[in-house]
Amino acid sequence: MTDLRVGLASDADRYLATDQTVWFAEVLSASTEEQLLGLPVDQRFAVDVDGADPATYPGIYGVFPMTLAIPGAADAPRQVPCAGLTWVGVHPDHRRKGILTTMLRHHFEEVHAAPGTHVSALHASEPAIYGRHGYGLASHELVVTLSRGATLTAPDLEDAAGTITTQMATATDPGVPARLRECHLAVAELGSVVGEQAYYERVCQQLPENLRGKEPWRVLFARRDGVDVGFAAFRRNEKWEHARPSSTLDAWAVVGEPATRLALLRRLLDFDLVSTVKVGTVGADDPLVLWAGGPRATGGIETYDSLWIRLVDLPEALMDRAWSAPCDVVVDVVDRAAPWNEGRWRIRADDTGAATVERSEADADVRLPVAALGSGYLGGANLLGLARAGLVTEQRRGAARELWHALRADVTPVAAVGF
Ligand SMILES: CC(=O)SCCNC(=O)CCNC(=O)[C@H](O)C(C)(C)COP(=O)(O)OP(=O)(O)OC[C@H]1O[C@@H](n2cnc3c(N)ncnc32)[C@H](O)[C@@H]1OP(=O)(O)O
Repeated sequence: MTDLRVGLASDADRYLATDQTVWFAEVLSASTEEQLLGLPVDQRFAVDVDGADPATYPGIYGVFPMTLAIPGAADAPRQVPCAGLTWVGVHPDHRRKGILTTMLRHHFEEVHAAPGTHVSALHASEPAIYGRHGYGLASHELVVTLSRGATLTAPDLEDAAGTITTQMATATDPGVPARLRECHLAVAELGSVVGEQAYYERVCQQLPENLRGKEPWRVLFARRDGVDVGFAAFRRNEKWEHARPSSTLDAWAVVGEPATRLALLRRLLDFDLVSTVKVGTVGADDPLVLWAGGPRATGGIETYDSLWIRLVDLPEALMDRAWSAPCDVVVDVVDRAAPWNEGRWRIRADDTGAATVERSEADADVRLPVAALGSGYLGGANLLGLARAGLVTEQRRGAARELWHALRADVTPVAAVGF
């Protein structure tokens, strides 16, 4: 297609109508701007084509400005800006004509031009879509089911967990979005994404159709010395079976350092009238499974892909993060969607955790798709494993191992909240 035009979506109603056509969910009664809450006006993009239906765009996408916690010095994550790609949709009449490809190229060019933002990240609706566009799977999410009253054992955290009190609020209570954001930013662990204030306003928004027959979303704040140090967002689904209470409690995310999470989870496991607790956005190596006594001690664990990361400005993104070990490796990067990244780069990390990444004419040690560096960016996805799987080509023996030892983090990235 030659006449695709990508630019700001000037018509918010048309933008929303496109999303409704693509996702075929119930049409909500809230105003357009209420439904677009959190998506800045200058981050709503659309594709137009001559002769397209004026009520819908052929394609749309949006960006939540976010903060991503990446490996930092001394194991403390470093927070960097990140473009949170979202609201991607192509009208059914226009699919498989290259509109997504065009929109992503536009997105990469926008991020490339934005000073300070070097990575894009997303949650994928379907796992087959984004790898070909340079996104690599950087973290996993578990959904863990537990029975009410399940015992969580963590002897060395008892004292710290004992200093936490919990306080229940409703998501629409005044001030809750600001408290969520401030707390999330303060305790963000490796792999966390933290949105702007409007993102939390969106999370706390309770539209009538989403509430039908359901409890409003609640927030359990964890407090120590009068300060918020964590939170869990949850709601209970009322159910009775054989005259016995058998409600389920769904926790969207449990945020805080481990002792805080322990205190929050214990409270979630102790709600009256609830029989089953389902905790989402649990990291692949979250202590919850250890506290419960291992996978079979839970009521079940589901595993999903969490955050997909795309290095848009490869050298800047790689130099932003801290490195775990020295390395001197020339990578030959395949990146057709962001051609400024394509080719050979020499990555030299020293024992202080700093790295330089420069263009190189030297023979490549490792040839890889840019998505492999996105996967390894948080230090979670094993680059050596990717080489063993045939997804990365080692051209100097030992180079994939050297690069992986420098990229890896001591802790597995947490799962990222949905956006
Ligand atoms: C971050 C987010 O917002 S995730 C939400 C993504 N949106 C959705 O899932 C909504 C429903 N789906 C859609 O709107 C569309 O089908 C999209 C956005 C997934 C794809 O848009 P299209 O314009 O059809 O994609 P495009 O024509 O650019 O295809 C690019 C390539 O990806 C492939 N592809 C596209 N969608 C899929 C898919 N769902 N599964 C596997 N392959 C896919 C195409 O076959 C094509 O392959 P090719 O280059 O080998 O020919």
